[in-house]
Amino acid sequence: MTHIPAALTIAGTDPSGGAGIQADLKTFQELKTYGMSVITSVVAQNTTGVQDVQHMSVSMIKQQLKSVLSDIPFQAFKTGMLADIDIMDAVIEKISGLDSPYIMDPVMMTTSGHTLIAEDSRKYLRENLLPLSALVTPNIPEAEVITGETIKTPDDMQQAAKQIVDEFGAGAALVKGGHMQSQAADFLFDGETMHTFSTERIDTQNTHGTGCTYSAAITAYVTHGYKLPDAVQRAKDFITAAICHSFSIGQGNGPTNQWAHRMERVK
Ligand SMILES: Nc1ncnc2c1ncn2[C@@H]1O[C@H](COP(=O)(O)OP(=O)(O)OP(=O)(O)O)[C@@H](O)[C@H]1O
Ligand SMILES: Cc1ncc(CO)c(N)n1
Repeated sequence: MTHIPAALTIAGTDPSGGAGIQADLKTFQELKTYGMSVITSVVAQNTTGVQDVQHMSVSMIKQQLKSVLSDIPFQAFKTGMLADIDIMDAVIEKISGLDSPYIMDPVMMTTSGHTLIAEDSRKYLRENLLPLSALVTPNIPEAEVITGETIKTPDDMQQAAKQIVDEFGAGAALVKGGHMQSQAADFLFDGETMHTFSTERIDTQNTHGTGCTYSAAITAYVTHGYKLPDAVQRAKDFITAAICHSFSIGQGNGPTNQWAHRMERVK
C-alpha cells in the first residue's frame, strides 16, 4: 500500500490551465501530494483576460465539499476564488472545525486586472474567513484592501503582515512583493517573527497564476509536515523556478512552469 499526503483546493477554474484549480492540481501533483478540488466558479479565461464567469450554486458547492469531506482525509487545504458572500458562507459552514491547516489565497483580481470577487464581500472575507486561516497570502493590492492602508515600501508590507495577524486574526500572513518594481521580496509574519523571502526580480510577462501556484506549493509542503517558514521557503524556490522557466504560450501573460523545480536540480 502506498501512503501519500492529500490536499484540497476550493477555487475557481482556468480552462487555459495556468491559474485557479488547474494550477493548484498541477502543483500538488508535482510535489507528490494527492490533489482534490471543489469548484466554486467556472471562469472562461486565458492568458489575455477573463471572457465570462458562472458561479456554482451554493447547494452544489456544499455537496462537492460533503463528497470530499465524507470520504478522504487531507493534511491541508486552500481556498482561492470565492466570488461572493453566499459562496463564502457555504465554505465557512463546511470548513469550520476542520483540524487541518487552512491556507487562504485572498483572490480578488486576475493578473490581467479582471475582478473576481464582489465588492461587498471583501469586508466579509476579512471578518469571517480570515480568522479561520493558518496562513493568508495577499499580494500588495489585496493587502491594501484588507488593511485599508497604502503599501509602497518593504516596511509597509511588514506592517501590513503584522496588522493582518494581530488585528484581523489570521494565524500568519505572507505579503507578496510580485507587484514591487525591484526585488521579489515576500514577508511572512507568524505571530512572533518576521521572515523575509527575497529573490531577484525576473524580467518576464509570464506571471499568469503565480499566486495560485505559490499558495498551492505552500499547501503541498504543509501536507508533507513542513512548518510554515520552511514550507514558504521551499514554495518560494518552487515559484521562482516556475517563473524563471515559464512558458511563452498564449497571446498575453503566459503561465508558470510547475515542473521547473526538477530542471533547477539538474543544473
Ligand atoms: N517577476 C517576478 N520575478 C520573480 N518573482 C516574482 C515575479 N513576480 C512575482 N514573483 C513572486 O511570485 C510569487 C507570487 O507573487 P505575486 O505577487 O505575483 O502573486 P499574485 O499577484 O497573487 O499572483 P497572480 O498574478 O496569480 O494574482 C511571490 O513570491 C512573488 O515574489
Ligand atoms: C480562477 C482564478 N483564480 C485566481 C486567479 C488569479 O491568478 C485567476 N486568474 N483565476
